[in-house]
Amino acid sequence: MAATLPLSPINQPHLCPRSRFGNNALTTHRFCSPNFLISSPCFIGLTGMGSASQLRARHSLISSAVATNSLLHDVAATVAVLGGAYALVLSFESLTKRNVIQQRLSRKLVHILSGLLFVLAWPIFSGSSEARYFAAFVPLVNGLRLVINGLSVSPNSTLIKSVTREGRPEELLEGPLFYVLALLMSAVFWRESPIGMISLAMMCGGDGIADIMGRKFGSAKIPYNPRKSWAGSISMFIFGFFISIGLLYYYSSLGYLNMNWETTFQRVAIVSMVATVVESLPITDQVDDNVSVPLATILAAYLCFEY
Ligand SMILES: Nc1ccn([C@@H]2O[C@H](COP(=O)(O)OP(=O)(O)OP(=O)(O)O)[C@@H](O)[C@H]2O)c(=O)n1
Ligand SMILES: C/C(=C\CO)CCC[C@H](C)CCC[C@H](C)CCCC(C)C
Repeated sequence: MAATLPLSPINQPHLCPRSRFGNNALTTHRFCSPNFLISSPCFIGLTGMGSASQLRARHSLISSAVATNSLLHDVAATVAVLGGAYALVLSFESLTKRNVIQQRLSRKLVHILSGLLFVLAWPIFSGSSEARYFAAFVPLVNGLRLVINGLSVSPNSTLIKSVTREGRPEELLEGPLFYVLALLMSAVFWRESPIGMISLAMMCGGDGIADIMGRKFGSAKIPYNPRKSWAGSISMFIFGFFISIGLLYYYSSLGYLNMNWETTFQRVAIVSMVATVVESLPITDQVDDNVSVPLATILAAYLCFEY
């Protein structure tokens, strides 16, 4: 597929046929690349650019230049985000080691910030259709890092200090590993769909805040699950909802999404409620929250925004 130039979508948008999300809940903007413009018949007619074979030669030259440009752009973006991930974990390990924050709070803040910073970083990747796979490479590498350290004899103490509950290496193969797999899955939905970003908003923002608020203010427990509280669940709904709306607005303002805001608020509220109810269920011993919350959110968001 011919790559498109990694141009800012703001000055290149043009409406495309109805998006696959059907009911105008959103219309995805496509971005014309110069590649597209020079091969259009009107451009050829206007400029009299020579014979068809000359034009084809020129077109393939420009296409390969555009593809190379996008490749270099995405490699640089991948390296930058990988560096950001490493720096984030290292920073919280330092804060924990110096007893600035407790290990449990460090884990929760890494849980909240990693995913949200990851989804906010997606616009630095190119406009090519392969860009999402470069972005997905970041959680993939971090997942391999978790597996290697979770299985290894001499695990990386930095990672363990900042992302485990009790400092056991095998903990890396539980919540944290499921977490990065959820990030990888969300990256595949990418910037043109609300589904992946809402999933991260609920898992990182909503579930993360639920833990902090629930531990602090969670005296009134949920009847069907005494390990969870009304304060935690209400916090998850509220923060998950507003972080989701914030991400949808962010990607709309950058031209990647064109949401029908009359219906989007209700749809996001429904999805947030579904995610919050699933998180409150007494199933944590069977299914990690980092599996149940993103999967429930993706299913609910697909149903709400698809039909
Ligand atoms: N709806 C919620 C969610 C969490 N909590 C509080 O936060 C703690 C941890 O919540 P949980 O989501 O189970 O976090 P874990 O996944 O166990 O913690 P971690 O992410 O560190 O693995 C719970 O024991 C509870 O005190 C709460 O009160 N209400
Ligand atoms: C403690 C965690 C989950 C348990 O509920 C989070 C683990 C986080 C990983 C160790 C690191 C993940 C990094 C992201 C894939 C990329 C973040 C990039 C961003 C720019 C910082």
